[in-house]
Amino acid sequence: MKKKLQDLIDLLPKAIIEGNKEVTETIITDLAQDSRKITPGTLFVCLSGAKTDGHDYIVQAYHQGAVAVLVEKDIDIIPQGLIVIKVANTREAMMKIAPFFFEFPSCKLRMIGVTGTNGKTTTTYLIRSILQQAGFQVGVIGTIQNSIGDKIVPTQNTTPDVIDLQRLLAQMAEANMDYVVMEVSSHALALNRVAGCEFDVGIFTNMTRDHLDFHVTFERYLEAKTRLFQLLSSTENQKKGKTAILNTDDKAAAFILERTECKTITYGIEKHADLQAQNANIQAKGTKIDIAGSFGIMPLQLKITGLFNVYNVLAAVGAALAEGIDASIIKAALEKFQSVSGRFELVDEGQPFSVIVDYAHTPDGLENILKTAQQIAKKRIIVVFGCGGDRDKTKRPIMGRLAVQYGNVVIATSDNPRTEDPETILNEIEAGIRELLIPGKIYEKISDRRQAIERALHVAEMDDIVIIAGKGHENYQILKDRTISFDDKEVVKTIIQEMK
Ligand SMILES: CC(=O)N[C@H]1[C@@H](OP(=O)(O)OP(=O)(O)OC[C@H]2O[C@@H](n3ccc(=O)[nH]c3=O)[C@H](O)[C@@H]2O)O[C@H](CO)[C@@H](O)[C@@H]1O[C@H](C)C(=O)N[C@@H](C)C(=O)N[C@H](CCC(=O)O)C(=O)O
Ligand SMILES: Nc1ncnc2c1ncn2[C@@H]1O[C@H](COP(=O)(O)OP(=O)(O)OP(=O)(O)O)[C@@H](O)[C@H]1O
Ligand SMILES: N[C@H](CCC[C@H](N)C(=O)O)C(=O)O
Ligand SMILES: [Mg+2]
Repeated sequence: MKKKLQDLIDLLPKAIIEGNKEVTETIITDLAQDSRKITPGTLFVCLSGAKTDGHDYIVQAYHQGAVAVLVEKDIDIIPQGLIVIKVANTREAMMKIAPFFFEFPSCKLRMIGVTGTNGKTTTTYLIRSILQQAGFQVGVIGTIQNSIGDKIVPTQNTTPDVIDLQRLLAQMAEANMDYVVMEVSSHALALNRVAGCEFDVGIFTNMTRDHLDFHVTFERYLEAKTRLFQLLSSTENQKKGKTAILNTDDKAAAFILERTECKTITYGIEKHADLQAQNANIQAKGTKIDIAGSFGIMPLQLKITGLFNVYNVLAAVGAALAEGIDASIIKAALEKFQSVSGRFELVDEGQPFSVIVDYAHTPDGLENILKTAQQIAKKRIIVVFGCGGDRDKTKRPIMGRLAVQYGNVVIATSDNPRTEDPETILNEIEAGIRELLIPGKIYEKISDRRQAIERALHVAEMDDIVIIAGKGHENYQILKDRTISFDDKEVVKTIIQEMK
């Protein structure tokens, strides 16, 4: 991709040019907001971040080949030959130039965005499997990784920031993807990372407590999630046939519905909805349900389990119907669907008890998987879990209470402590555990996650279920001063082999 710098500046009417003013002949070959990702010919966008300031990296960017920088602050010393473009707000300027630079890739793709506290990753994978079954090429953007057909593109955030997102979408369009199924996190909506994305379908999964460290209040968290549906129905989004798919069993859906002006498909289990699951039968190795909709009744024998996954399946069916996919194709894809890495994933090394690794890192996620475990349990439930550091602290005691409410044995341990003291996090979890710790329940606190898992596996007896929650697919653990390799599933496998 190449653009004349002048064409980018023309999008920013109040921009002031400083330093080298020979803009007319300058060609920009890439955009970056991270000095570490600069290649010769790049326009470097300086963002004032929460941790550091992009303006501090101008010299580094220049040495790596940046030909121009976009700033919102005064620059004392301008490296020779560097073009400096000053605007009032670099983030807003970036939102205008990135979609233009990458030639509005979202307009060349059918875009399905999924937002909600839980279930985004699972829902995107379900939708991908249906679209692929229907013969489409599909790109996925989300927590575990991004993918362009079979090609894997590693990711840092669930939803990448504006420039990386537009570049990725352009690569997907270039690779002839028909669809992009994308997780849209509340951070992304609040920070407008999806500026310039024109969605065809927006999905709301659910809304429970999380990320209050970032959004501060539940209302602001809800407003962020609602933004996806405002973007979807906005007149600036010129796509035809846009649909919002909403879980109306969730209270927040009414708020979103009021602010959505396109076609909607509602789904749920409890309340009457356009798509309604009935007769759910939760089994250890799958779920049987009937889905009632405009097509009549679709009986499904799924390989994934848990009532929470029934919601994810309903959301995926809604998206597929909105895109005109035949009910028989939807059924075939869903019945084949195996699992998502680290989502209620069974680890079977031939041991006489079940081990499930799951990414539940919110109170609602934890309660859902523990309820599911209770529905399929023959004997005890052993829970190993922790809470991430530098993240919403209010969820810690709540998750402690839930673990001891549903679990027979609770082993509290570290998740990703990040910059926090692991013991402090554990004490906050323990406050909740102590509230419901009745005789007969066993509680231990082991901050080393490997030792905690080892303990759980040694305590487990025939037909018990061991749930290891919080880190799912993650293959690392973020400690104060370093990130180490750590994969719950691999750790389980190694320990069970050692035990044999
Ligand atoms: C709170 C938040 O979202 N922060 C994001 C934000 O960081 P920031 O504003 O603190 O940026 P900063 O680190 O201060 O840096 C400022 C600027 O200097 C630049 N820089 C920095 C260092 C350097 O050497 N050179 C350089 O140019 C940075 O690229 C940036 O442009 O901008 C960064 C660059 O785009 C993001 O990577 C970073 O996400 C961090 C890693 C993060 O952990 N975010 C989480 C909370 C998040 O976004 N999570 C959601 C999922 C949540 C969920 O639903 O589960 C997600 O979408 O991933
Ligand atoms: N529909 C749902 N409702 C409630 N809990 C769910 C639902 N789907 C999944 N979960 C729980 O939440 C965990 C995370 O699921 P998933 O990765 O699909 O959600 P996510 O929204 O992508 O999460 P993240 O915000 O971390 O990316 C699962 O491991 C499971 O414990
Ligand atoms: N996307 C979520 C993931 C949390 C996963 C958990 N393992 C943790 O580190 O807290 C976040 O960044 O808050
Ligand atoms: Mg996700």
